[in-house]
Amino acid sequence: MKVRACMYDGGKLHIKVILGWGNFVTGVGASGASGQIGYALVPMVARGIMLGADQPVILHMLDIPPAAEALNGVKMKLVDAAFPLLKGVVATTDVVEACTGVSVAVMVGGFPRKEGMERKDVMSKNVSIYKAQASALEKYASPNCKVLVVANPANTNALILKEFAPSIPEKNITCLTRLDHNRALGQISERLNVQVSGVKNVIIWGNHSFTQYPDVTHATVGDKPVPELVKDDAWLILCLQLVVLVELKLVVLVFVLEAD
Ligand SMILES: NC(=O)c1ccc[n+]([C@@H]2O[C@H](COP(=O)([O-])OP(=O)(O)OC[C@H]3O[C@@H](n4cnc5c(N)ncnc54)[C@H](O)[C@@H]3O)[C@@H](O)[C@H]2O)c1
Ligand SMILES: O=C(O)C[C@H](O)C(=O)O
Repeated sequence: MKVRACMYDGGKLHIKVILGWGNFVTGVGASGASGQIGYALVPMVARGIMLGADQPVILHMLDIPPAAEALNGVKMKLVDAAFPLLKGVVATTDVVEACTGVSVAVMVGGFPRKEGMERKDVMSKNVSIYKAQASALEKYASPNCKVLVVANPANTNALILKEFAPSIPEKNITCLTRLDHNRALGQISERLNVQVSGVKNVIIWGNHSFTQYPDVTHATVGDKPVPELVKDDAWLILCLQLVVLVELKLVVLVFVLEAD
């Protein structure tokens, strides 16, 4: 329980008490909600994993008309699950309806890259989507809306969003760019048979694209350097190149690693 506001008024003390921030229902917008990530994400939001176990939410799910039926299916699943924190579900293909009143927006909707494409190759398609969605957030979302961009190229889309939703504070807009770091941690933890949480100081230089350079020079497990523990420069090079080459989905390296 928290005291949110306190006011003295001619002998009476008015105290506004809230339980966490759970007295207020937060509108959470999720674009691309019937896609692979969206379908996994919305139940997590409804369960309180994103905003906390005392935060009721109304989910506003947006997708495009060809996905309307699938989106409605996602809504039915959410209703079936009877999440106690879920106070309402809007499933819509109308960007204005999706953005109206939301205080958190998770932007997953977009054109995913196909085999052989780089993330910048989907930029032209996703730029126009992001302009339209940013304008709707600018006009209809809560003025202090927090925005998380997932759709690629995530950092460029976040920049577009910032440009086209100028009244949303810049510090409220961010994007997911940790994936390559986590990927490298995962490869090293598998190789050394240690917990991911034990792998420290891996660095990813560059962008979430073909320009990235995973660097384990300073990486450690316990107090030991990773290169010393792996004792196999060829594996390190291949493994880290694999992280980079996921960019181009050149999975042929998987076979090289398995054959090694
Ligand atoms: N930043 C990261 O770490 C990261 C990680 C994985 C995937 N991604 C990106 O996330 C995005 C989604 O990936 P996915 O695997 O769920 O793809 P997906 O194709 O399964 O889902 C995308 C969804 O977006 C919808 N969509 C397309 N245009 C839309 C629009 N204008 N408005 C609203 N919805 C729209 C599609 O109908 C679909 O339901 C892709 O751009 C992918 O590259 C980012
Ligand atoms: O490959 C993609 O474009 C999706 C995501 O960014 C990834 O790296 O898996």
